[in-house]
Amino acid sequence: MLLEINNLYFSHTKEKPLFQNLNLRFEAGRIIALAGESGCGKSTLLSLMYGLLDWESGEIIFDGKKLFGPKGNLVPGEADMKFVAQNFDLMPYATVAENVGKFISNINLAQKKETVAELLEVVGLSEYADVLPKYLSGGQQQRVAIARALSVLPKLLILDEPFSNLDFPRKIELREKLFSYVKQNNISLIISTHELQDIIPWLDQIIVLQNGRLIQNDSPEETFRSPYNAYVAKLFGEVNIFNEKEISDFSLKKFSYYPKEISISENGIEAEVLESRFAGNYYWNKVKAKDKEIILYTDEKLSASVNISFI
Ligand SMILES: Nc1ncnc2c1ncn2[C@@H]1O[C@H](COP(=O)(O)OP(=O)(O)OP(=O)(O)O)[C@@H](O)[C@H]1O
Repeated sequence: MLLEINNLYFSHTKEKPLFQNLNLRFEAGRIIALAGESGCGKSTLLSLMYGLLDWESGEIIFDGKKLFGPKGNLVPGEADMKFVAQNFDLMPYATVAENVGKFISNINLAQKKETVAELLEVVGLSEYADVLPKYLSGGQQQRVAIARALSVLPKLLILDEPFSNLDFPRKIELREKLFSYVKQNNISLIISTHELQDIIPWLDQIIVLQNGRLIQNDSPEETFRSPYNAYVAKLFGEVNIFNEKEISDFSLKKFSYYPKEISISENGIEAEVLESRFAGNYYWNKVKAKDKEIILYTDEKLSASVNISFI
């Protein structure tokens, strides 16, 4: 086991306990998302794993070694573990390339140059090698910090919301290069995120926190198909949630249906079309059936009334 969290108790303030008896296991060689809405405790948990905070009781074991917070270990982190938080801690007077090469030995300078160039390529910053960090955007600075963390080939890399500062095309580019790089180099990756949609294809495991509680720990497919509750279902994007009465009225098999899981079919339930809007790859529709407003995506624009069925 790469990382184990056993019976962990932690709170920032006495009035508001955050983790109460948290237990988690992380296997090596996986890409794991730590997911949950803002404030659920993701950043705090990552900081605890990296030894930036002292916990009240319980234990964190990394690669067979018991870890300590700042009181027991003055220099946070382990040689084999790197953490890129939401503040990036770059050297302001060193170029992007010098920042990335900070932890790489100078014994073989040609090799070092090559590694830095490769890492800048992974994070899509090759053309910024000679620029100072202050001229970069927040998202670019974060990518410099990610490249620097990758340079030591840690056993475990922990990234706090690595995609939140990026526009969509850059997010698409970074996720593919970063995830392939960590897999090729056998680096285990834990990333915190408040939305899963764009990274699902690369994930091996999804851990969901709600108010400091672990509520689901499954494969992406299992989490998507059988979300523990509406909160988990919403992490995958737009979703229709049905209460008990509605489940019975519509004779449903589950409480949540994504818009793609509802289709137009002749034998379905009659529904009035309230809105039908062009949304790029699909039409976004709001229909009303048995007094319930339902969102579904279709290939064609809808009008008047339709019959819908739940897949
Ligand atoms: N230094 C602190 N002192 C007191 N409370 C804090 C502190 N840091 C975080 N909290 C509280 O602890 C809870 C968890 O915060 P945390 O930052 O871990 O959540 P998060 O899921 O990472 O959120 P985000 O996605 O917004 O970063 C929140 O209720 C937050 O207000």
